Amino acid sequence: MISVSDARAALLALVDPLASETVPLAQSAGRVLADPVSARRDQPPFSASAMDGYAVNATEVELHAMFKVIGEAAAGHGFDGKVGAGQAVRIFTGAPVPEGADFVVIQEDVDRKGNLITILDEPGANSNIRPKGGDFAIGDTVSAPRTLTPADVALLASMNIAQVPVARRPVVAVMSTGDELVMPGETPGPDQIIASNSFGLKAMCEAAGAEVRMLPIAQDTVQSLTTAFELAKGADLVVTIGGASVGDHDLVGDVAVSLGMERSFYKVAMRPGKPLMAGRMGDMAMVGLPGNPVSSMVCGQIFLLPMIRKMLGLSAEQPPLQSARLIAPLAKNGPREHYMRAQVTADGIRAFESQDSSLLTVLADANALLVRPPHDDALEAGALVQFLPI
Ligand SMILES: Nc1nc2c(c(=O)[nH]1)N[C@H]1C(S)=C(S)[C@@H](COP(=O)(O)OP(=O)(O)OC[C@H]3O[C@@H](n4cnc5c(N)ncnc54)[C@H](O)[C@@H]3O)O[C@H]1N2
Ligand code: MOO
Repeated sequence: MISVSDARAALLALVDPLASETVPLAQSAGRVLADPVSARRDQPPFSASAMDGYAVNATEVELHAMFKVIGEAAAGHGFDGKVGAGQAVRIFTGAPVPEGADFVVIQEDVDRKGNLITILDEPGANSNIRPKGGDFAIGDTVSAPRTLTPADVALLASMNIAQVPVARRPVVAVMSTGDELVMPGETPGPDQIIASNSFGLKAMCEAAGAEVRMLPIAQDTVQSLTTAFELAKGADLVVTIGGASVGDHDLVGDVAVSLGMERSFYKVAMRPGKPLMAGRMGDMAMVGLPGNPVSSMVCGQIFLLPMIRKMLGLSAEQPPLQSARLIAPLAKNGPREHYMRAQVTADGIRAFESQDSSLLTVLADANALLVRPPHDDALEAGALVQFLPI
């Protein structure tokens, strides 16, 4: 059995960053920017008014000063002429500030009679002008890699980037295995249950930026597993669920090896998740997850997500663990690193009473995995422990 950190390193060695592709801006949200992109223009491209009011020369601005309005500048329609002494141009938010003006008196501070305005309120020191290039200048870059947020997409649009270079989404083929499984919506036989792990893992991998192909459920036979592996071809990563342990019907490892899988490791000193296996199958990485629902989801979190991040060109480092104080004591830990389902609140952290790896209700209520090192001593309430938010 290898340690969790050795397993993670071995898994990361099975995948490489993928090539990039170009997508239309409108489809770029959530994708990983593959290369830095540079602004194609200044924003604003001209000195622009930040307010509705009157553009004048700043040296003439004082209480009771009067100006003659000689024209209008609106957003999209600037004023062609020049603002001279004693003159003002009616201006609206977003309009280019005309030549000769360097101050906008907001209209609330002005009394207008015909073409004459008088400043009646103290206009203050703010010129109400956004300088050319004040947001960004031509050539300014958005750094990569980064997962594009809605704000990033707006910024790229403003920079006039219509096509965006992004990392190709890793294709993950997910295969549930086991004669006991049927799909949600089907009618299970008396000895059957509903496949759940594949759906949880699909959601998890997609949220991390992967494209998931759900394979048909494979029966516990060499023939059925072989067919399912055939269907996985072309994926970057094939993930099997179940059939990983030592029972007579746990055939996944043997079938994968017979199909050419070069095994990287089998079994990790981790709870849940001990019977994890991994290797390479031709162009694909292969990860065999244990079937217990919580085991497969915890392994997905700890192992699949870093692999997906590496393929996307992102940092595959596990985010640093956080610390919290125990609300209730914990018994001594065994020889495996334990990822206990737990709930963190303002009062501290509490591990759930039952840590059975079949309990999806407990996982759904958890917002943290409390991480305990192998052989950790029993801990009193108040002890500081580490956790991973989920
Ligand atoms: N003698 C031993 N028995 C077991 C050991 C061991 O070391 N010695 N390890 C246990 C541990 S730990 C785990 S974890 C499980 C993992 O076994 P498998 O990967 O072979 O998983 P299965 O036996 O196929 O399934 C276990 C459990 O999970 C259910 N399952 C499987 N796939 C799905 C799915 N897609 N959706 C929902 N539920 C699923 C399955 O019905 C079983 O109940 O082995 C222990 N045994
Ligand atoms: O390691 Mo198993 O994954 O405890 O349930």
